[in-house]
Amino acid sequence: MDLQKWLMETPKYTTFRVNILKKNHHESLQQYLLQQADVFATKQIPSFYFLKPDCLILERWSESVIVDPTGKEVIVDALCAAAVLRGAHVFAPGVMGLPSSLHLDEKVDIYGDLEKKCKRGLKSLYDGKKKYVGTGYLKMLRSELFDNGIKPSGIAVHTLMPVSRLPVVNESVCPKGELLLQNLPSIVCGWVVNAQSNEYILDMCAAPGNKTTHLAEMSKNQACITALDKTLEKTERIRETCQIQGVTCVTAYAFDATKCHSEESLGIANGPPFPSNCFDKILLDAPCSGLGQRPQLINMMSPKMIKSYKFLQRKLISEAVKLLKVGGKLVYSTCTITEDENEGLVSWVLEKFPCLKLIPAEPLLGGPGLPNLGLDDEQRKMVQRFGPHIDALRPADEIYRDSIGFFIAAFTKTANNK
Ligand SMILES: C[S@@+](CC[C@H](N)C(=O)[O-])C[C@H]1O[C@@H](n2cnc3c(N)ncnc32)[C@H](O)[C@@H]1O
Repeated sequence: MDLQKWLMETPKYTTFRVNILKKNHHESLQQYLLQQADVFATKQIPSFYFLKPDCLILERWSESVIVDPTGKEVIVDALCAAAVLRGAHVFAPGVMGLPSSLHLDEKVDIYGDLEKKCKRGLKSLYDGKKKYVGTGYLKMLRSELFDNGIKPSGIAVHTLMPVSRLPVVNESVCPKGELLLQNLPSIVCGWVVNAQSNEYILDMCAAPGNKTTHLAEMSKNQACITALDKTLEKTERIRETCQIQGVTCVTAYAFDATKCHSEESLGIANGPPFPSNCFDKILLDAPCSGLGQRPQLINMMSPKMIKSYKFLQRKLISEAVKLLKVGGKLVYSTCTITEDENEGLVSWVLEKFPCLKLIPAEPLLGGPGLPNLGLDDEQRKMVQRFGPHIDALRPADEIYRDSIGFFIAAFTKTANNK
């Protein structure tokens, strides 16, 4: 399948990570879907099932459920439109324009601005390139969205049905902290780290803490996890996620992870920087160009910007190599599709650090790495690339091919690198 076309399409599933530290009330999800089914006058709710105890898959409404467009248009920005396609409501900052004739609770059509040309506050019909993404009920009027000095927040359009037919659902259908919306490859990334109790684990780029909390939950809240991100605001997000999920084994610090190693360090308990060879496992979920996100209705990133990430990733992984114990495991991941940031980065690491050995990033659920990028077939089989392609080397199941573009590699350290 054509990669660009795939990136523009919406995945067919919604995935939740299930918090195994809490009792799960997934019957609340069923109740919610039954209520929605009443609204759509159908008896059939979308199927949902557990792929693993910590991973719940929710499918789409059947094609017999039809919500007709109304002809009344609300324009939202492209990011907001993509979120609607994945089953979100429209939040006020994403609204670009709507006519003044609309009234509260009126049924409206949601359109995404595909050119980033719509001026905030537009009243007339938008004549730029736009895409119909769903139908919903208007919950805010122009005055609440665009009046001078207003910083709008909250739900502006209550989405009824996106054109993708994914259920409009979020974590709030179950008691707090039981479910977390998370893309399937991100959940697989946690499985690859496979956190165990009493392990010392570093999550180098952790905010908002979605993978950090997964690791904590896998370890039954008994690993010793250090989470870093670069600003205080971001580390606050990690703490909030931990608090919501009931996770207590994580300590978060605002710190530049490109500088988190120092021989003068007094040890993990004193916070960053850390000494050599001190972590059993390290997750580097790297800052990246993010080009694997789906659906991508528009992308304004310049080629220069895209090319810049590999340098930051190299700095971060070089730091990780020093901090990893001999025999420890380093997991590297990105949510992008570029060669430089994925197979290219692995190939660079293997050349630069003879003390690192590529190991299978098990469980191997995505496809293999791409050919002709410095990895031989054995090495390609050890990494995971999530995308639409079917590679005979290791064909991935449909559910793993229909999520976002993602990459995972795992290494172990065979000798001290000093
Ligand atoms: C892909 S996101 C991490 C997502 C996170 N692992 C999760 O699953 O919730 C990458 C993160 O790297 C952080 N970051 C970028 N440069 C950094 C640096 N030099 N040190 C620490 N964190 C950094 C960004 O702030 C961002 O939060």
